[in-house]
Amino acid sequence: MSEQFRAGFVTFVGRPNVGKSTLTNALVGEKVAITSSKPQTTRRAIRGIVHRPDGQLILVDTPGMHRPRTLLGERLNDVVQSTLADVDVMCLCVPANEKLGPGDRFINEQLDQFPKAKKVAIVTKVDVASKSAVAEQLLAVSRLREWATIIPVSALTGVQLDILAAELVALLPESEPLYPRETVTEEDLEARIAELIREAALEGVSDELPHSIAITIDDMVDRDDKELFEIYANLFVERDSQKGIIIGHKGSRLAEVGARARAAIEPLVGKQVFLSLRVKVAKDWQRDAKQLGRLGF
Ligand SMILES: Nc1nc2c(ncn2[C@@H]2O[C@H](COP(=O)(O)OP(=O)(O)OP(=O)(O)O)[C@@H](O)[C@H]2O)c(=O)[nH]1
Repeated sequence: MSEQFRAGFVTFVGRPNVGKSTLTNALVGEKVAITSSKPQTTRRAIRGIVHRPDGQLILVDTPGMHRPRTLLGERLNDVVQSTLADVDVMCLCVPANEKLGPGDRFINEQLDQFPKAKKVAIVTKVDVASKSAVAEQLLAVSRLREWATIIPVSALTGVQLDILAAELVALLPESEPLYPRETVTEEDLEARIAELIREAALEGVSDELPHSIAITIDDMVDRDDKELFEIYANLFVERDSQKGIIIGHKGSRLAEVGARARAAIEPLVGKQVFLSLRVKVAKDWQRDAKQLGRLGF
């Protein structure tokens, strides 16, 4: 009776403050939810991956969708369209303790633009509403459209989270796991980011300085106050001449390296990346044991 494994992309939409982030974190079970491999498909912000025996939920971000005010009167732009075009399940989150309003209806209507995605309604924060208020909200939500399912949850107390995950998996297509199973630690993330910066730096010049580059990360800051992930990194070369190659005419090449590295790192951390990249010369670092230690080898 081996059930088929299912995997796919799920997104939570809804007004600000309805509990999307809290729900994501509660489902994923880790604050920083990151994957260790590059997404195979389009670049999109992955908020986290829920690994279950029966399937894999890849929670993706929905740029713009949760800011109805900036979108009112406009159509969703092309970027948002293409980001969301192949999402398998879209979940509209509405809190149990607030009446449905124009913001909720607006976002609900946006979902019409994605006819292929299955639509799920999630009534959040049931811990702060009475049973009858929850029932009333479920009824109100059911009138918005034909939902694949409607599920009341509390991310705070964990009520119904397992049922939500199971129901979402059931709505996904049969598929092999799309991402490796392992959970990713901060150290793994740092190593992965250093590697991506190295790849970006070597692109186009790998013949000239194949093994002469080392990357160290001084600091990584996941800003709570901004949608920004800050990375402070050093790029070590062995000789002054190599420093020139990396930096390029008036810094043009270094700017390209930074842009390439950021583009590669952003899907990994699911946020916009600020990258400070300082080029330094560590003379003959490959031959110097003390230097090697400092460079993390
Ligand atoms: N009581 C209760 N509070 C919750 C629950 N989920 C989220 N909250 C609270 O609701 C507030 C908003 O939660 P977020 O997860 O940041 O909401 P969001 O929808 O991601 O908000 P934006 O990032 O602004 O779009 C926070 O203060 C949470 O602690 C819940 O299940 N129960």
